Amino acid sequence: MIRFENVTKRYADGTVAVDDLTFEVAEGELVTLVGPSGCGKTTTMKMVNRLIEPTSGRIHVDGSDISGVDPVQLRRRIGYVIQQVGLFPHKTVLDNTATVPHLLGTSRAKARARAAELLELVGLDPAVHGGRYPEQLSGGQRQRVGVARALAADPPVLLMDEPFGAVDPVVREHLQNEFLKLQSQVRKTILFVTHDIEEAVRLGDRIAVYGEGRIEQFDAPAAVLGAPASDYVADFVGADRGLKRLGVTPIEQGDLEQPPVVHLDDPLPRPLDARWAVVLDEGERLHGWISADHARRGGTVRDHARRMEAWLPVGASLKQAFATMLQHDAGWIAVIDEEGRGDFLGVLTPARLHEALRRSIDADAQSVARADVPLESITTTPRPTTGKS
Ligand SMILES: Nc1ncnc2c1ncn2[C@@H]1O[C@H](COP(=O)(O)OP(=O)(O)OP(=O)(O)O)[C@@H](O)[C@H]1O
Repeated sequence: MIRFENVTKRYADGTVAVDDLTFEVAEGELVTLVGPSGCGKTTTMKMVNRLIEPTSGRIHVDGSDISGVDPVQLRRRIGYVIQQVGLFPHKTVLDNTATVPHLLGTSRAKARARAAELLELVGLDPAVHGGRYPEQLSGGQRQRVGVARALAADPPVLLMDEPFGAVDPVVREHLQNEFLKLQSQVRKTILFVTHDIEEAVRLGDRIAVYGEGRIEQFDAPAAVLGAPASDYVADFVGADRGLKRLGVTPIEQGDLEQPPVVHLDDPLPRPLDARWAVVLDEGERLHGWISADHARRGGTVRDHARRMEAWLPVGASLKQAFATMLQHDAGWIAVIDEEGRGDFLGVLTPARLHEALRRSIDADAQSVARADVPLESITTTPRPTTGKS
């Protein structure tokens, strides 16, 4: 969808901001560009909507070489979100969001109706916030309006330059999660600039780690964290990359233990050859758990079972699993098949969580060792997107 071919940008004073860049962003993919200040991320992004012209090389968007496309036409297909959101101060939130579609010829009523839908989509209530002016919003709310406004013209491509940079870490994480949910619905092709490796890892289907003007590694977050391509990348992602990796490694069925299982209507007493058993309802869905002590009493399992709050769908990250264990002070968490009927699949224990992390680090280390190919060929082969949500 977006393709860079040997793109170089040399500014008038001789600064080479971007040096012979080749990479591709697939349709519906979110690629984060991450790196220290001044490494060329913003320059890369601004060349896509022709705010900056490359010195050499070609950029294709949706199959066309953009050097032959009128910049105004081009920008209609490319939404742009920046840190200083740039809302019109004298227009209400609703009118700010409706401006571009209205300019593009949509009737005012239709544009406003669509704007209201988009505000809802980014988590703002149009009835409450729609009539306010930008200065009457919090920083986080203004960023949301910025995202809604960029989506208003329904562009297939979005460029986002540190869009959540100006808000505090808690609001930021919240916005990131909301944004991932939104992206799972709208599936835009997105180039996202950040200097924050945590943000890059959380949001990107793939990450481009920049050194000075060049991409040092271009790969899925788990691969960048698990097998940094160079000392530079290892330094940049940090010594705690094992921890960061928890956030991008999903729970798989093979990671789960199968404890004894009983059903709500089973009669007691019943000896258990473990300290506890998982309790399921008639439909094989998770109800909770029962201790071996309680299972020795009379009645049925229903009389003594405890509800289980610590559970996650399979595919959730190991980090979520860890957080859920801590939050509920639980020695294990139940894992269910949320996509299907909510069937119970097994439990994840701390030991299994550790094994899962090891497995994922080893798998990547091996695949990198086997793949004896130059970096350039890796950077130009898009992987299937990971389908985050
Ligand atoms: N108009 C310009 N003229 C000359 N040099 C420039 C110009 N714009 C950017 N540069 C230089 O090009 C390099 C890359 O800048 P760019 O803004 O793309 O970096 P960045 O990675 O986005 O940085 P940051 O994270 O600080 O925004 C820097 O050395 C910068 O000083």
